[in-house]
Amino acid sequence: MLGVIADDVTGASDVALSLREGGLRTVLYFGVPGPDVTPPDGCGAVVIALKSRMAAPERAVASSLEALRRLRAHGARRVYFKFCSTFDSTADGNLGPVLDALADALDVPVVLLTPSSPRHGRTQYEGHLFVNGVPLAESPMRHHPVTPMTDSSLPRLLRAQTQRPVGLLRWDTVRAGAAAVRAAVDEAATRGVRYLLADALDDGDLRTLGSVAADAPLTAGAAGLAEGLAPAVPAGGGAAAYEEADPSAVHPAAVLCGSCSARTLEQLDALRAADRPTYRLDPVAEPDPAVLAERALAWYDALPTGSSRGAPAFHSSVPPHELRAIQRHLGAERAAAVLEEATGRVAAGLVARGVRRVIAAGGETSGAVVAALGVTGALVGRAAAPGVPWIHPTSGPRIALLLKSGNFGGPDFLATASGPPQDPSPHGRRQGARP
Ligand SMILES: Nc1ncnc2c1ncn2[C@@H]1O[C@H](COP(=O)(O)OP(=O)(O)OP(=O)(O)O)[C@@H](O)[C@H]1O
Ligand SMILES: O=C(O)[C@@H](O)C(=O)CO
Repeated sequence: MLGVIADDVTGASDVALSLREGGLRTVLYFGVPGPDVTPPDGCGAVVIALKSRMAAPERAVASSLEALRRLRAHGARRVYFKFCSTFDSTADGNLGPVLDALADALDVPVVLLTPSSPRHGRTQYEGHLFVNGVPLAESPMRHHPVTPMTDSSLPRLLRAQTQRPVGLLRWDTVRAGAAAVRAAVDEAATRGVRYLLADALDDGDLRTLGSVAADAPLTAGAAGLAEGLAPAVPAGGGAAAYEEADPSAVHPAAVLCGSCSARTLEQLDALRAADRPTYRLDPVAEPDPAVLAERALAWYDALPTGSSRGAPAFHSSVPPHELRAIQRHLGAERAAAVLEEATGRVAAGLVARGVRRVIAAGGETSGAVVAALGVTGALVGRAAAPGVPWIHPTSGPRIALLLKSGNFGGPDFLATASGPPQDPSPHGRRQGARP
């Protein structure tokens, strides 16, 4: 069995979809499951979603090691550490500290890793990360609220976070095939290189890397390398579709956005253009998360009966200049904490009012939503967009969930995923609610 530790919730659903599509029966846990929780029979992959990306490094390390112990107890002999395809982290961590801890615990001499995920437009070449062909530091990621990425060189980014030697596996070696990659990994081990960042431009490169990493106790990267690894994992019940009713037929729906990524802002614009009811969560106007959430829910309760404007959206997403002003006012951490708590409370309030399809945008935001809803485990359903599967909780409320990475989905994604237009009135809500 392949055990996966994901550093955020949307990343976990992204990698779970890749593994499912790679032919592995995959189960997803939010947080480290208790010792009494056993993965279903025939499971080829277990994904544990942590909320460690933005945590203090020591907390990120502790939760990753706890997840590792649980995966090992379930018989995982191969472990994959899933981080963001845009390498979201700061010079203080958490990628370096978590990788160090996992590699030390598993006593791994060389870890092969790459954020390359061509299906999401991420490629690594000469150690530089490109987002849709643009260097990372020139992409919208340079404006990220918590982990602004202002360097595109992966060796430099990783060296700032670890004392262990970092090496580069160049694309011509990857293209030369598995034997050349194996030789390069062996050679890196003799030179004492701990982390080998592998260039990869397409799925073929990732399959080559996956075939070499198949027996390694630890590999790391985004969803791309996990998918390259999946065919090389012998366990699992083969291609295992989770049969599901059409989640877009589940009503009523609501959208919760905390991502400030360029793509999410575009998706919100599309919701406004479609005249969907939208509510802004403003932490400066009201920094008490409980009051902020109460007001948002009062707005929802007051939506006019008989309106056919469709599912409402709650958001704190703002463009970079507004974000900077808010962060100057409240501090970046406090603003994020207020908004995450408020968004979680809104999610719980909506579900208590009968909402049965919840669409969340942003990894931290989605983490707050699943925690507030008490969802601890889930099956991975069909893809709503590349990297964004429908999630069917096996604990907590009976709802269909979409946890969208900030940058994922086309411009109409939120409108489509929360459509078709529905009656958001209390009357419509009662009619649509499932028991
Ligand atoms: N208006 C705002 N002011 C300050 N912080 C905000 C604001 N809106 C959102 N945030 C915070 O910014 C962070 C956005 O991170 P989140 O992981 O949710 O989105 P993302 O990074 O775009 O998504 P992903 O990690 O899936 O790529 C959250 O912590 C959120 O609370
Ligand atoms: O790799 C990605 O870009 C996503 O799965 C992610 O981690 C978003 O938070």
